[in-house]
Amino acid sequence: MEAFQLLSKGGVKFNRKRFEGDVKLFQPTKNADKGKQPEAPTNELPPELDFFRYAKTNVPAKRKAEDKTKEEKKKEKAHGNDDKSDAESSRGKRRKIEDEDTPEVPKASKQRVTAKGKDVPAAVETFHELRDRYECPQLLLANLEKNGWKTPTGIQAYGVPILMEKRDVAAISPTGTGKTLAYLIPMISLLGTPISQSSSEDKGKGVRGLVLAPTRELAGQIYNECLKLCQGRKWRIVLYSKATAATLSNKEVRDKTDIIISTPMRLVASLKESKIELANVRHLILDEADRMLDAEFFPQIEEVVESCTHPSLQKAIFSATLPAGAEQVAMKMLKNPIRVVVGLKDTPLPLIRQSLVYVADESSKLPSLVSYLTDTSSLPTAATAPPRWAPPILIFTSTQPRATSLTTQLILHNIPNVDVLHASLTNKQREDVVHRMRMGECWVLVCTEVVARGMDFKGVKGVINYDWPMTVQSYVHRIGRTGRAGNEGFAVTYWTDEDAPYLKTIANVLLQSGSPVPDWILKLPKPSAIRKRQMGKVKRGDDVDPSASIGRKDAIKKRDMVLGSKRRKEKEESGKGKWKKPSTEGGEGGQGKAEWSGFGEV
Ligand SMILES: Nc1ncnc2c1ncn2[C@@H]1O[C@H](COP(=O)(O)OP(=O)(O)OP(=O)(O)O)[C@@H](O)[C@H]1O
Repeated sequence: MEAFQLLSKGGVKFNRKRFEGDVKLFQPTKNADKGKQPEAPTNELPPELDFFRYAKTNVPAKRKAEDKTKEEKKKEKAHGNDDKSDAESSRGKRRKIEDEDTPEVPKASKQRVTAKGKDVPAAVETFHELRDRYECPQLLLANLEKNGWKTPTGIQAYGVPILMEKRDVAAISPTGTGKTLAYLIPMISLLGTPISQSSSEDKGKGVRGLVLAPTRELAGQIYNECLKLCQGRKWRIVLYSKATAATLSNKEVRDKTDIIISTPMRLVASLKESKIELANVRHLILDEADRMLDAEFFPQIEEVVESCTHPSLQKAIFSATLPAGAEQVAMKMLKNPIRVVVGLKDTPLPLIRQSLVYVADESSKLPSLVSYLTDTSSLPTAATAPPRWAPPILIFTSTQPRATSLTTQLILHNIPNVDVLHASLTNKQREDVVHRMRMGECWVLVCTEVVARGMDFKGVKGVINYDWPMTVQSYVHRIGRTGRAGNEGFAVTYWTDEDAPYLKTIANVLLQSGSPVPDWILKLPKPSAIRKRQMGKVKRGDDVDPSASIGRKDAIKKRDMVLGSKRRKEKEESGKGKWKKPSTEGGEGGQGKAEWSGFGEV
């Protein structure tokens, strides 16, 4: 009960002084909304969608950001890219922008967006411009409005026109800035009419739009967004799974399918069995592109791309992070692409208050976490310390056993509504957890990297990195589960002595996105490239509480011996005379492993 009262207090502690200007922006709606759940944005989105307003009020972050932009510009020049058609100049050339300060519309020029490539189309400032410029279906625009998506975010303002003009695109925009709609709106718009309601020959037969995402959960989420946009027409949109793949093995059914949303693995399995053709695909989207182009997924992506043989195939890649290597691969895959970057590459939004917390060693992590989650003191904390937590939060661990073990420990410590999500759970279990999270029934979700990318659980107040992330990209995506769609959030990262060599790497991310970092960390030397590759590879036990495993081995041994002797006795009593291999006494395998009774008959 006490824990319930503690947690139901809610509310992230927010540094009002630091964000004074922004607090004022929120004040009119704040009182009216007191005590209510955060709602979907109503209409005026500028304060929420001007993602870089914090950068403007936070001087060090701004300075850093500007320096970085200059650096990026220099780098691009050095690479011989003298194409001057960035978004700003192209807007000037192709369209006149009104200068009045219209508060209901985020001025694209206020956002740090760069778009490089030949003939970059002008950005839009409202979704309605899409109707005037590209004859975007009225129903689609109505569905945007109905779902509370009233003003395009930066990536939507720039990305949608590019895709509407049938150009390939590489889009990099921070987590939670609406990349999903940025590719779904043009895809649905360009597909025009559902194939089942169309008589025109040029639509061909079979799936025309394909979205690939790295996890089942993310594919499911994209599918739901797609359904929202497609309301009111008979679109056939398929979330590719074992069951739907079986249905689509019927050619008649798949000929009438408009859009497929899938993980690469599932789709390639069907391609190999010739249970799907992709020759009619005209729009191919890779979400979480850097993950899709990594060593694990790349062979499958290649196979999918090779199967998409339609002459007017449009390809687009989206991600919040795109390291140089992945970008090179991506650019080779795209035809005459436009590269759009919102904000700074590989940098979280300043909306996320990040802190690094020293916990000395593995065995100190659990007590630190439990005391954080049960802390009731109202003492003010230092600027670099984590704020008071409020549910829901996500806690990332490095492995599945550690996620399970941490969940058990948190339950044992009476933390309420704890759930776990990792890839070894059954599909049903995974779906149930996602559902509980969406319904607000789960307050603390312990998870692995499977949740790190793309998942949009509304209102996540914060993220705790219980285990140090493997890469900067992983860090950016993990903490990006909070601070989405203009909301604030916090991110706490625990570090031990073993993580210390990589501290500077993550501290730089904090600095770049405006979170305070103690001076001494900034003075640390940069880890070498070889060292950096070792990041996150620290060996950690399966149990987050090593004391929990003391005596476990002995207990297992004793249990196995008892079970073995019980079984032997039962067999002797039944006296059937079956031959059996003597039990390997006390072996870890335990029940069933030592018994060969099935062969006794032979
Ligand atoms: N134009 C808009 N106005 C208001 N909210 C929006 C708008 N576009 C998207 N959103 C909301 O913003 C949230 C984040 O969107 P989305 O999941 O597409 O982000 P993302 O950039 O793909 O993030 P990630 O990099 O983590 O995958 C969603 O809840 C979505 O409904």
